Amino acid sequence: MQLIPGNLINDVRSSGWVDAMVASSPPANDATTSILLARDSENAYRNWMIRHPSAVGSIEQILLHAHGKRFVLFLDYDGTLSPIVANPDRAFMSNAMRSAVKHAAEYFPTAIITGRSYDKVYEFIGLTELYYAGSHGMDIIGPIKKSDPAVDHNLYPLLQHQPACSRFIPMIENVFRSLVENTKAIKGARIENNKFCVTVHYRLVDQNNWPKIAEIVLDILKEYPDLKLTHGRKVLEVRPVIDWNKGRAVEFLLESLGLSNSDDVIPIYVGDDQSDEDAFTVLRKANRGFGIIVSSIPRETNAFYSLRDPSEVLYFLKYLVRWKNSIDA
Ligand SMILES: O=P(O)(O)OC[C@H]1O[C@H](O[C@H]2O[C@H](CO)[C@@H](O)[C@H](O)[C@H]2O)[C@H](O)[C@@H](O)[C@@H]1O
Repeated sequence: MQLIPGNLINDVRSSGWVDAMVASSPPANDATTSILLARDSENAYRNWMIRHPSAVGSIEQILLHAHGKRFVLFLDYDGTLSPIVANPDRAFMSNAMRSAVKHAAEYFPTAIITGRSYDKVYEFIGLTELYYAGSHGMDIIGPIKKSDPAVDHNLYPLLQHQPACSRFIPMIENVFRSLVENTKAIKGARIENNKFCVTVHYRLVDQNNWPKIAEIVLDILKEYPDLKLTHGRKVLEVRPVIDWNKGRAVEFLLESLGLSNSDDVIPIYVGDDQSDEDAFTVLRKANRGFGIIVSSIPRETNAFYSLRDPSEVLYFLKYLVRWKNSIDA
C-alpha cells in the first residue's frame, strides 16, 4: 500500500497519486473489443486463481483442516458484505447477509474491520453482538451488552480501544471542513468524515478533474505533518501517521480475546480493499489462519484464498454456519 508520511508530503508529486487514481479505472471499449477482453480477463482470472483458489471451491478442504479448531471471523464491510455502489450513504447490506453475519457470530467470535466510522457501519449492520473496528481499526468497540439484563438497562461495550489520541478527532474535523470547502466546485466530489480519517471520493468525478482533487488533498496535507495519505477503491484517505492499521486491529482483537497464542484458533479475514492487505499480511507472516480477497479481477495480494463478490461471501458464511451447526448437533 502507498503510504505518504505527512513530513514527506512536499516531496510527493501529485502526479503519482493521479496515476494511482487512473490505474483503478479501466478505459471504455467497443463491443467486439469488450468480448475479446472479457475472454482474456476470464483466462487471466482462472490463472490467478491457481495462486488464490476460491474459498468456496476449497471449503471442504478448509473444514477438514479446521477439525477440532476454532474459527475467528474478521469481515470488511464495503465490497465484502455490501456491494460497491456510487453513493456511499446507500451501501446497504442485504437482509440475507445481515442474517448470515448474525448466525456466524453465534458460533464464532466475529469482528467488522472497516475504513468507515464505527457509527456509520453500525447504522448499516445494526448487530450488537459483533466486535467493530471502525476508522481502519482505530476505533475498536466490543459487543454491546447489559451487565445484568434483569436489573441493568444501560448498554455498554465489553471492549473499547482507540490507539490514536483524541487530538486527531478535531484535526480530522478541520481537514474534513477544508476538503468540503475546497472541493465544492468539483462536480461529483464527496468528502466523508470517518472520525479518525477522512475519505475523499472521486468515483463520480470526471477523470479530467482527478489531478485537481489530488492537488487539493496534497495541498491541505502540507499543513498537517501528523497525517498521511492512502489510496482505496476510487477514494483517497487521510489518516493519522500512527503505526496502526487493520492488521494491528486484528492482532489487538486476537490478543484481547485471549486467542493469540492458541494453535487451535484459525483467524479468517475477508476483505476487498487495499487497506485489507495489512491484515492479510499479518496472518500470512504469522502463518495463522488465512486471508480471503474479494475480487472479480486478478490482483496482487497477500490473501491466500479468493471470492469473486459479496454473493460468494454470503455463500461462504452460510456454509461455515451450517457446518458448525451440524458438528455441534
Ligand atoms: O474498509 P471498508 O469497509 O471496505 O471501507 C472502505 C471505504 O468504503 C467506502 O467506500 C467504498 O464503498 C463505497 C460504497 O460502495 C464506494 O462508493 C466507494 O467508491 C468505495 O471506496 C466508504 O464510503 C469509505 O468511507 C471507506 O473508507
